[in-house]
Amino acid sequence: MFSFQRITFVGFGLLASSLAAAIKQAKSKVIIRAVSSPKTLERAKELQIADETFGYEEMESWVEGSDVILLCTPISVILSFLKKLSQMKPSRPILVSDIGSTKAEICRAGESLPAPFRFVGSHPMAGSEKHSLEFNDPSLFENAYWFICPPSGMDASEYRYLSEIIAFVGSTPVVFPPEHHDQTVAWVSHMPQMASTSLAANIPARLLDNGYQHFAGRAFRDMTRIAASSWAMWKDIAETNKPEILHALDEYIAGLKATRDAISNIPAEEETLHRIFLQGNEGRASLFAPGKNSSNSFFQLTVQLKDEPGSILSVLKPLAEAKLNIRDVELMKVRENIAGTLLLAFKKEEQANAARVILQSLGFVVTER
Ligand SMILES: NC(=O)c1ccc[n+]([C@@H]2O[C@H](COP(=O)([O-])OP(=O)(O)OC[C@H]3O[C@@H](n4cnc5c(N)ncnc54)[C@H](O)[C@@H]3O)[C@@H](O)[C@H]2O)c1
Ligand SMILES: O=C(O)C(=O)C[C@]1(C(=O)O)C=C[C@@H](O)C=C1
Repeated sequence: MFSFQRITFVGFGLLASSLAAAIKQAKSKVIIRAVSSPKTLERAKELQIADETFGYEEMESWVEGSDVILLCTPISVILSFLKKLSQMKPSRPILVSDIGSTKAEICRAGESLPAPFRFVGSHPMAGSEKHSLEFNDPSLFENAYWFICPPSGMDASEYRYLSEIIAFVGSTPVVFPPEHHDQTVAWVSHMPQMASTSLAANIPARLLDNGYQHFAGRAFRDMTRIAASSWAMWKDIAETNKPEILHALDEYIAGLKATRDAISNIPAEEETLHRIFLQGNEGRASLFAPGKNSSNSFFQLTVQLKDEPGSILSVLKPLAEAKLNIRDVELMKVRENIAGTLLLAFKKEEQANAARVILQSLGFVVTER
């Protein structure tokens, strides 16, 4: 499964603990070493996702003996650990990598590490607005893309430990130069975060003062999920990818402006708004092209619940008995005296179909979404 023995996670938050939990689940012989604050380390031991624990300051101890060091802190802290590592001389080769969301600055610093360190930058396109090991999820990386940014000329065999981890957690590796990475994710990750944050940050007082934001439907909730993200993480992303994020925001703002202009010219120029909608339909569909970003393409069903105790269980139990793997469950409507609607997501269409047939045979009203 792995050709290395010891991996050291520096920072043990959401992503590091999710990786550790995935490795632990597989009962591999890899020794997981966690470097973090005493409170986090205590919890990691309780959750049985770390074998050895170290304080940040015990650097000599956690560097020595590592086959892989994965830097999993906010970017500014990754940069400061790279600086500290550059002063050290371990007795044997160590692969150093990181999971930071921007790559150019990190790779510049990493590539200057002296031998016997060797550095390769990386970035999994998987995560959440939540943070800390309390939310660890061993399936977080399944079907996600995972960028690898090796120094030019580095042979893939030199970072095979990282490739083994990426394959093991079910991600697809993508090798990109760091600058190309930063330019790309500015559009598909960093700018959308800023757009979501701005949307949630600008709910007008005329709504908030009356509590009208509660009327928001799924659309507003979906668009603002990541507005709950951590400032500690995003501050560093904004600082280390500023020109690219600004460029992407300018392009998005120009698009918003074009939509605004089209609306202001309705009905005379209705066709312009129509064209924007068609482009939007296409842009959205292009995210889910076959084989592309399949992690997002779930097959969803809604099930009307009966208004009685145990009603959620009566939906989930027959599906569990049929060994259908439900990837996401959401209770969509809960109002007094009105039964709720359960949203179920499946990875495969066959599974969603099988679930629909089972539930319909039990008398449930099931709709495909
Ligand atoms: N959350 C995501 O969606 C996501 C996705 C891909 C990559 N990343 C990147 O992964 C990294 C970690 O993200 P996460 O989601 O696991 O965050 P997290 O907040 O869950 O974990 C961060 C860890 O870093 C530690 N840390 C924070 N400040 C520190 C400091 N000053 N000194 C030492 N340790 C410190 C925290 O204690 C914690 O253990 C970031 O670089 C982020 O850019 C995050
Ligand atoms: O919250 C999520 O769903 C994410 O996956 C977060 C997300 C993203 O934009 O996709 C955010 C930043 C990262 O560096 C990688 C992943």
